[in-house]
Amino acid sequence: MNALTLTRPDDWHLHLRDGEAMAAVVGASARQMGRAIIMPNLKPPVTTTKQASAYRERILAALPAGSAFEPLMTLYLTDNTPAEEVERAHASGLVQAVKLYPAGATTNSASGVTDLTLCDAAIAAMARRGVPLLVHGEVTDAEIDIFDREAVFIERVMKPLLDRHPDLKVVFEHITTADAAEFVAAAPDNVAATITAHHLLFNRNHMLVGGIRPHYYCLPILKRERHRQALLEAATSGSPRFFLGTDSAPHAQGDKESACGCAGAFTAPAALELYATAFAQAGALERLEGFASHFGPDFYGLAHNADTVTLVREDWTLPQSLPYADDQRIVPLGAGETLEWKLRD
Ligand SMILES: NC(=O)N[C@@H](CC(=O)O)C(=O)O
Ligand SMILES: [Zn+2]
Ligand SMILES: [Zn+2]
Repeated sequence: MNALTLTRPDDWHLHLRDGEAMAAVVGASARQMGRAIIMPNLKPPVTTTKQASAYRERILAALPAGSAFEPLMTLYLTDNTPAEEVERAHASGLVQAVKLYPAGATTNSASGVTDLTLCDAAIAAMARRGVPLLVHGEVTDAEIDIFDREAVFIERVMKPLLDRHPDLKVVFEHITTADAAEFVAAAPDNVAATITAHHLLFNRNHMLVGGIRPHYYCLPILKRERHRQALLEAATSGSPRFFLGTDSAPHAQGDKESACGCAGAFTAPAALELYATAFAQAGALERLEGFASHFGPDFYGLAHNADTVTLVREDWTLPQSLPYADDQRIVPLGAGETLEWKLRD
């Protein structure tokens, strides 16, 4: 196969940041994706419908001329999110979901939830209105090894949450383990998961063998090869419970290449090409369209995009870096590497 045309995909998990940084990266996603679920972990976090609506306006204003890219907004859940805020968000039509960051789990999660039972009223409102809860699924307890934090989260948080709210729509975001893939596959159909391209392509050796490679450092952290294999199997299985979410998470080059480097992989410039590489590896390119373009909108109850994109088999090399905010540079994941699939402009 030398060309693959598919319904335009959407990105169900994307960090755009704000201000100059957002203006530097939004075009990369808008070029590939029809819509994206925009993560609310700004400083300060997007906790109200009013803030989400203002953030959406800033994104729309930063889009390249003529772009039809549609930002789908989210609220950042805190210990104090009132049920009324969920009602307001739902009624606005602009906010599609609410995001759970366990406090301290990842970038800008300090205002996150310390105890999920404090959020029961807000979550009950979400279940009532069919608003999905998007979950960064890692425990933060100091005694839990970083490689075990997702698996432990399933037992300690995810299962009790679904026991309390069996009808809640839940997206287990950026899953990284066989445990999470098995959990989602066996759960009722109000539970789904996003999978990043980097977790489909790389294991922890890519990050740590032959030198420490900070651009592969993201959360949840890359796992063993057997977990990567399980994720690839889930993504290419044809199950509508697994869909595309890049978790493209821009950080300036200097903040990644540092003694205490930030977590996050910037994959937006080659998102679809990276997914195509993974699906081609698994001999499942014909399953890419469902994963990238159909199963996400189906879960969210939205229409599929009306236009298409075409990937062609053509070698191209990812740039070493790209311009970012404040005259800084940003390094895309796979910088300097040659990819076999290219999105046709
Ligand atoms: N994935 C990451 O490593 N980082 C994300 C936050 C997140 O999605 O956990 C970020 O905002 O930088
Ligand atoms: Zn996360
Ligand atoms: Zn993320």
